[in-house]
Amino acid sequence: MGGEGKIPCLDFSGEAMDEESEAWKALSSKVRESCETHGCFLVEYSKISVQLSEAMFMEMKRLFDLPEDTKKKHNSTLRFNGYFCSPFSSIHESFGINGAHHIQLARAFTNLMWPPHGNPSFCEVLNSMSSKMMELNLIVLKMVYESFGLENYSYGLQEENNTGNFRLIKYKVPISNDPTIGLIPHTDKNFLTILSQNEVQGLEVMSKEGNWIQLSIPDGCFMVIVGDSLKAWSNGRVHAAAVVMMKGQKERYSCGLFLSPREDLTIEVPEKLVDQHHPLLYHPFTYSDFLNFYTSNLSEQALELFAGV
Ligand SMILES: O=C(O)CCC(=O)C(=O)O
Ligand SMILES: [Fe+2]
Repeated sequence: MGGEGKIPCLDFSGEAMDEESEAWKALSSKVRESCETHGCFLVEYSKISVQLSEAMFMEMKRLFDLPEDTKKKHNSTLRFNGYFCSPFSSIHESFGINGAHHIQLARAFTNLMWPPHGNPSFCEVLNSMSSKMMELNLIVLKMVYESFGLENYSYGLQEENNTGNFRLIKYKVPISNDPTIGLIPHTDKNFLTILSQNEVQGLEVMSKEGNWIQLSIPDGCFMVIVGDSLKAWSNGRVHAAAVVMMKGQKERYSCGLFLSPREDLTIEVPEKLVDQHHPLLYHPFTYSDFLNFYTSNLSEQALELFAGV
């Protein structure tokens, strides 16, 4: 199964969650090392309980079982905020919800899906899961900054400079010989993504050497994936891992919090990360221009083509 064991699983609990502690510093170094070597890692995070995860996947099933016309009501002009059936895969459908970590936005979504009174239990689970995943994303990002010697650095950490897009995904069981895969190979374009899945595996990640590694994510663990925006910010020090989801024999549900720069935020390499051994690799760009470029050419070399020096 080539290399799976090499993707580290880091424990985000106890003393290591105290920003002043040595354990925090030690964990930050491991985070950086994993981001540099693999572009991803697994996390144990006790603040998201098994009960919450189980409730999330149970509620998700109810959501995807709603009539197509109801699901389609969740649409908007905001990027990634809507109900999507992938043009690349007949077994993939998803909801993207911006700001579900804010209770009023979680409620607006559930009121739309379950009119007129909403769905309080779904709303609570959605809001709680996205808030905790948002919190974990911000911890990881802070650790990455600190591990590069940028203490008190707040870029993209403040609410007004980022967007939390919570994504709920269902992969149906393919009809017999359906050749489709679940999700095409891609790197995420945002800063960081944190994913959780039901017990069904299928996710593969590309190693830096270019080999696909089948992941076996233990129950209760979360997957952290570095996106192109963080790779660009870091002057290519961290790696953005490509993932692919193959078709499976069982229905798979996953959900994730995509921590993204605000669309007009400029992604620019800090001076500290440029020196004689690390020449500047990327010109500054806005996240919005990068996404426009990516959606118009869909190349997996988008970052290099768009912003490469
Ligand atoms: O289904 C998953 O676990 C991965 C989803 C993913 O990579 C994405 O939506 O960008
Ligand atoms: Fe992804």
